[in-house]
Amino acid sequence: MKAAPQLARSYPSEQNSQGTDTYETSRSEWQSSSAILTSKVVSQQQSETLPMPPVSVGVDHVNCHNSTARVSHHQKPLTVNDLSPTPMHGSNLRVAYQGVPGAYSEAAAGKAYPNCKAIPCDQFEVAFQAVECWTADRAVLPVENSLGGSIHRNYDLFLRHRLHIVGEVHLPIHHCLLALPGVRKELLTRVISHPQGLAQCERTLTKLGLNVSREAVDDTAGAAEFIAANNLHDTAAIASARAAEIYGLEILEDGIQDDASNVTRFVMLARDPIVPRTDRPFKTSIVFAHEKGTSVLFKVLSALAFRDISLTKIESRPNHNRPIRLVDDVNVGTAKHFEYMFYVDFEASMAETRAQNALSEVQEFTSFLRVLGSYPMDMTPWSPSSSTSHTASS
Ligand SMILES: O=C(O)C(=O)Cc1ccccc1
Repeated sequence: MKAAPQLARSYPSEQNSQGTDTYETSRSEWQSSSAILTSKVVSQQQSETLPMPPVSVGVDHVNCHNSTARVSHHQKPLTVNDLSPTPMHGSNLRVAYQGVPGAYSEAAAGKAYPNCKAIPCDQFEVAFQAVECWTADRAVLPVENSLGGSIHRNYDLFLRHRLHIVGEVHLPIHHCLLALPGVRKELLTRVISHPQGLAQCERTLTKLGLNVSREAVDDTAGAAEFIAANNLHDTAAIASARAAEIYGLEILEDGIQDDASNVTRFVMLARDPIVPRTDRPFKTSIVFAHEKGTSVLFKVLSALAFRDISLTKIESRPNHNRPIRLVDDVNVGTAKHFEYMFYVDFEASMAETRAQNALSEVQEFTSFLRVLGSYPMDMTPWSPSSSTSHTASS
């Protein structure tokens, strides 16, 4: 028998380094604060605290320290080359997200941290690295959508990095069809968006009678920016009304998601876990693998069910360390088993004995177990995206 895991003890007894991880829901105070940070500004900031030569920066950064600056659409998202450790100035949290201003992830960052400075990154990998090297304090990551389902490749990122989930936020998604001013729907040959944007509007696009190809790009607002930057008259983007405003596009159709109650769940990640509590609803996310054995998944889920712990989500992903297990049987041949990582979210805090006991038991059946985070559940009142005549369900 393996030693009981000391999962609860791995949490710090104090607040995390910024002491700011209380999940807030007030939206009104939040403003996007992502204008251009030039290499000169980066150098100045570094020379204020670091006795080393300024790090050279190849492209424009986004200003994550100037809360009064307006959004510029010439700014470039952070790339992997821009990741140099920068000191924290001021009390505002710097939140990295994938995409450009106007992306839903930026809105999620603002909902989760009303006073934050949102930092656009060109890839999720960069957003994670930005937190790891202190260029940002949090990363925000979409993991699932009520219509489009799980964003699978984002699950794989959890294991490639050592960040902790410190919160979740549910964001109603209201998609618009955007094009250059004066473009008529009938002339469109192409619609571009994030794969989730395309998936969430698939039926409505058909219903609108558009004769268009669908093309996936990295983020919804990036699609809008691309159309504006390249003056594309035959292409429309599926993105937010805010993206239309930022990139000077027109809204051809408003509310084109296939169902009005279209919601995306985002998680927030930090370098340190938060202290789990019991005075409000908490969720815990774990990931585990098992080598072989009978009914392992059933046993794991029973360990939760017997303690009245509700499961809110289960996802399986290929186990990249060992994608396939071959079992030779001299008489019959070779069985090929695909190996999985299971991601499970359940409604309990790691501060609760029942959750600690459940995970002690889970460790008995699994070859690998990691707690990704124990964090407050998003309990904000339900406010779905407003319905329009174009939603397929109407
Ligand atoms: O591309 C974006 O704007 C994102 O933040 C990802 C996304 C795409 C579609 C719905 C929700 C989130």
